[in-house]
Amino acid sequence: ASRFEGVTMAPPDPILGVSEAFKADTDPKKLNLGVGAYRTEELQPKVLDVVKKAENLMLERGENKEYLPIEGLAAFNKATAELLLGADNPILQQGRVATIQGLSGTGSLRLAGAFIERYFPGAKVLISSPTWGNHKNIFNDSRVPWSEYRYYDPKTVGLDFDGMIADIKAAPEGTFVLLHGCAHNPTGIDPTPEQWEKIADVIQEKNHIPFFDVAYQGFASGSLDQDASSVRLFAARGMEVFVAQSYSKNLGLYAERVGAINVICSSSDVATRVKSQLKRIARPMYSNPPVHGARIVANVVGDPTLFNEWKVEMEAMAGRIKGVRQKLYDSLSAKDKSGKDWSFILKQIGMFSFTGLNKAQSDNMTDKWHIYMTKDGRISLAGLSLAKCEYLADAIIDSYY
Ligand SMILES: Cc1ncc(COP(=O)(O)O)c(CN[C@@](C)(CC(=O)O)C(=O)O)c1O
Repeated sequence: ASRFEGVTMAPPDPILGVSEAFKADTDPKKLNLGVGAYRTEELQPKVLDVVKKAENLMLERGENKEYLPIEGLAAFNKATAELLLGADNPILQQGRVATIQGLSGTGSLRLAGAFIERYFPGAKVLISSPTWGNHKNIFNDSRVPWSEYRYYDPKTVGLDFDGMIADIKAAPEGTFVLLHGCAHNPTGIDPTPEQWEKIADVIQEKNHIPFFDVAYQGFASGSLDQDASSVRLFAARGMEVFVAQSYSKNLGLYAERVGAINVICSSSDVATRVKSQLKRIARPMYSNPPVHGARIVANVVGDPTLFNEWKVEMEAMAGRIKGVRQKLYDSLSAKDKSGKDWSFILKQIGMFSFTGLNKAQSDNMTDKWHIYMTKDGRISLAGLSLAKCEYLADAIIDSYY
C-alpha cells in the first residue's frame, strides 16, 4: 500500500478545469468561453507582433541566463511601476513604491498574501461577491481570513454600490479591501469615476488598506492610462496601497508568468523596508522570478516605437471584443422574442460577460451545445468570434428558457 493513501483526488479547477474538459471534447462545434485567454477571430491564440519583435531583439543581443535578483529585473520593475502610476508621477520620484517582480498576477497576489499574514496578524481581506475564483484559494493558502463585500446585483445586472459601500464601512478598521482595478472578473462591471471617489472616501474614513488587482490594464478600455485611473486616484490621495499586476492578457504573456506586486508607501524609508521583507518571503518561495517575459516587457516599454505598436495592438484586441459584444447583443435581441433586455452585454467591460445563467443552464450550454464556460455563468468573450455569435445566441436562449 502506498504512503500516500490519504491523498484524495482534488476537484478540477473551476476555470482551468474547463479548458481540460474542452480539450477532451471532439465535437467540431465546441467553443471554449471558459478561461480568459484572448483568441483571434479565427479562434487561435495570439502572440503580439511587438512580443515577436522584442524577442528577436533579445536573440540578437544574446543575453545570458544568470539568476535575476530576488526582486526581479530592475528594468522591468521600473517600467511596470511607471506603466501603473504614470512615468511622471511624483510618487516614483519620491521613491515611495516597493516593486517586486512576481510570478504573474497570481504569484504577486500570493506574495502580498504572505506579507499580510506575517505583518498584519488578524487582519482580514474583503473581496467582492463574486470575484475571480482563485482569490479565495490564494488567501486561504496564505492563511489570511477573508469575507465578501456585496458587488453584483442580479436584479439590475449591475453594481450593488450601496451594498458595497455599506459592507466596506462595516468592516473592522484596517481591513484590506481587494479591488479590481478595471474589467472586474467575472462580472465585467466597473465602478464609475464618481463611485471610485466614494469608495476611496470610505476606505480612508475607515483607515482600511486598499489592495488593487490590476490584471487587465490597457485591455479593458484599450487605454493603459484610463485603466489605471482607479489606482492613480487612490495613490494621489496619499494612501498606502497594494497593487498586483499581470501581463498575461494585455501583452499576451500568459505562460511567461510576468507580473509584479507594488506597495505604495508613505515614505521611501518605509518602501525600502517593505521591499526587503517581500524579498525575504520570495527567496524561500521561488528564490527569483523568470527573466524572459520581464525582458520582453522592459524592451517593449523601453522602446518608443514598440511601445506605441503595443498600444495599437492592445486597442485592436479590446476592439475585437467590443465587436463580438455588439454582434452577440444583436443576435440575442433579434432571436429572443421575450423582450428581455440584453443590454448588459454591451455595458460590461473587459473580456468577460456575466450572463446570469445558473449552474444547470451552464451545464446545458456544455452538454447540449458544447460551449464551455464557468459554472458561475461567466463567458469569456475573448474566446468568441463574430462567426460564432449566432450559435452562441441560440445556445443561450435555449438554455435560458
Ligand atoms: C482578476 C484576476 N487577477 C489575477 C489573474 C491572474 O492571472 P495571471 O496569474 O495569469 O497573471 C486573473 C486571471 N484570470 C483568468 C484570465 C485566468 C485564470 O483563471 O488564471 C480567468 O480566466 O479568470 C484575473 O482574472
